[in-house]
Amino acid sequence: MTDRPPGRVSLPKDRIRVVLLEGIHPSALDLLRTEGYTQIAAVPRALAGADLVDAIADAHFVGIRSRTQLTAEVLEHAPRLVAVGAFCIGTDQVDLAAAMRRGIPVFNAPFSNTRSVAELVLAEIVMLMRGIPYKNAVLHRGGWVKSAEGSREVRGKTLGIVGYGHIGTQVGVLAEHLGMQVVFADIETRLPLGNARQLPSLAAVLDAADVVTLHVPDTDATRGMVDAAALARMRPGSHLINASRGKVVDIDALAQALRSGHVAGAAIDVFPAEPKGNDARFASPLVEFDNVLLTPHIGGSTQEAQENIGREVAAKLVRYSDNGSTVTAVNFPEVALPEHTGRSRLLHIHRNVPGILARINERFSSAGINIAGQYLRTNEEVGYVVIDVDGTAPQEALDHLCGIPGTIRCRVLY
Ligand SMILES: NC(=O)C1=CN([C@@H]2O[C@H](COP(=O)(O)OP(=O)(O)OC[C@H]3O[C@@H](n4cnc5c(N)ncnc54)[C@H](O)[C@@H]3O)[C@@H](O)[C@H]2O)C=CC1
Ligand SMILES: O=C(O)C(=O)COP(=O)(O)O
Repeated sequence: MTDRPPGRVSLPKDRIRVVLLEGIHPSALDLLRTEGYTQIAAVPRALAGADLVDAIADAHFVGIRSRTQLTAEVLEHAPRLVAVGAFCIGTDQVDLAAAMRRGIPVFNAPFSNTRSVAELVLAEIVMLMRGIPYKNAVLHRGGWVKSAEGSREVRGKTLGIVGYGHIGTQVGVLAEHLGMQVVFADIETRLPLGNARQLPSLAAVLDAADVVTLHVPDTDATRGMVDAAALARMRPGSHLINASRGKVVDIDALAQALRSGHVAGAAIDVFPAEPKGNDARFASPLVEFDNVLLTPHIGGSTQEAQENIGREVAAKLVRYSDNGSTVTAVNFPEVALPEHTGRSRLLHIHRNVPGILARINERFSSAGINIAGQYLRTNEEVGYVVIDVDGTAPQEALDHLCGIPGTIRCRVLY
């Protein structure tokens, strides 16, 4: 792999520096060590500002979870960075376009914690419908509220799911097992599982649901999606669950809707601003409400999910480092590659301008190098071409390749 862009030197694995932040599961370290990577720094918390910049300044691979903000500016300070692993689903914390333009693919774990989130949400539906957060709080203070008032079975009630993707679908299937009717809204037409029904809009779901649960990514369209108007549209006495991203819900508007009693209860796992670690303080307008179940962004935090994510994302980083494959990268042309035993593999990331491939081929041809395999994928801005040559690639070919105008990065795997 490359030491510096647009370098061309393969580093031995024991010189490749990996920095894992936010308490990524040890399964990631185990896999990296088994694969021969020895320079691994593991930090148990999220870092920001100068601490983050210092921590990743010399890193070739960085692993993060949902809190570390890899902005364009932060990426600029990590000149050796080859790839980023987001050991979670959401990648809104990374400036994906800036990473792409710097030739840095970003990998995530799109499935491994989805069941954990769905199970938590299922439990919260029952807890909210029974008024348990309030009753629990009262008993902790020495009170006693043995009453059926405001307590409902979930059977026969309507669950509204906003964002019917990997998590939303699982929540829907589990809720049907409890006898709930499931309706959902999604910007795409989705195959309804079981007896679920897709409704034409968010408003239609809010009109229909006794419990609304949010499972959308953080995007321009979803930020602030559940605002005062949306909350007013919810049925009186209904409940809201958010285990997606904090900015999807206007927290002040939610506090107001809870105060007025229009919304009977809520379970909130994600917040517009979250503490960086377990030693930092949590503050929210929601702390005053006994009928709100607050959890510290742990929807995906189970042993099963974290162990699987650790292995899954570490394996993607290793595959990119050792083989060049960008399959499943979230911001990058996806190139699937065979093994390259007995061959040199040249990886070339370039700006997607006309004529680059022709130039590459010209240079190889004039240097008399036979191309044994060539793989190319492009998107609107960047291209990624991988060239296998028999034996060891001559230095001259590498010099030519890395010198082609438009090159963002190039490296060779022997
Ligand atoms: N609390 C936690 O610990 C966790 C939170 N998450 C969050 O949950 C989100 C959802 O995860 P998955 O279900 O795996 O994602 P997914 O990508 O499988 O599903 C998201 C769904 O939302 C839909 N969608 C996007 N924009 C929409 C809009 N404006 N209106 C309606 N629907 C829209 C998409 O079409 C898709 O069907 C993640 O992006 C992540 O932010 C994920 C895992 C753990
Ligand atoms: O997977 C996600 O998107 C999550 O929100 C989970 O984030 P975490 O790894 O728990 O910081």
